Amino acid sequence: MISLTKINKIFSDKHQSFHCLKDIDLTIDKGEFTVIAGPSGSGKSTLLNIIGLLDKATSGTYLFDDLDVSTMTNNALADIRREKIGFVFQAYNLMPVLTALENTEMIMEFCGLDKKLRRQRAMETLTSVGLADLKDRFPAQLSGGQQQRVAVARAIAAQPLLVVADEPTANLDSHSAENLLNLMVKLNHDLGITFLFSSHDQRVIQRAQRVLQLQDGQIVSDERKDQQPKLVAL
Ligand SMILES: Nc1ncnc2c1ncn2[C@@H]1O[C@H](COP(=O)(O)OP(=O)(O)OP(=O)(O)O)[C@@H](O)[C@H]1O
Repeated sequence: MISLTKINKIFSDKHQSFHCLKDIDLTIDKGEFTVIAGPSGSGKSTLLNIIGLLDKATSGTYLFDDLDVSTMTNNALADIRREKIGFVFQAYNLMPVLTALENTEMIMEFCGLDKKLRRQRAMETLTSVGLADLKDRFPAQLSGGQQQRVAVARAIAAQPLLVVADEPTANLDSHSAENLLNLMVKLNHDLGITFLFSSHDQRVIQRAQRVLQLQDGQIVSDERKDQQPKLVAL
């Protein structure tokens, strides 16, 4: 589903340039549950941004869902992003003036889904993340873990092919982090959604099916565990 060939990313301005990603070759199949680990500054977010079509590589080829996205216009990329990719960021980026339910509906509205179907899907998704009772609360009335779950509900409600999450557990206590991981493992298992995370968090790394280690912009190890991603009893 994802195929990167000789992907390079160079950040440059008038004064200097920095070679951030170096000849990355990587394929990820549909339904994989993968974590990109590595020290701060190794290029994890940059690689996620390229894979999530939020940024473009300086050189190399990227096939996403059999389409060559390396040569597409920004508008065409935005369409693919909206229809096929869900995002969960560290700062949850919820709209403060919208309720949990309305935040969950938001992406589907961009996708042009019928209002009734949108509402029904949003309710089902909020229920699956355990927030049905809190659907009418605004983000400021929710805890960090609950906001994070709304962000996940929003990312998955449109049933994307891929969910990209940058350090999804960074601001969560242990219980909320385990809950969130259980939820993602379940969605991966039940709906076959492909998950790709960046994380330093051992709790996340231990649950993944595949762990890529990035160092100085290069993949230095690619470990596939002979297991399904794990659900942990709480
Ligand atoms: N827009 C930019 N312009 C210049 N340099 C950048 C830019 N974005 C990232 N970098 C540099 O690229 C390198 C990799 O950054 P990136 O954010 O991908 O690392 P990371 O592995 O995600 O780090 P962290 O774990 O701290 O979030 C860093 O040295 C960073 O300073």
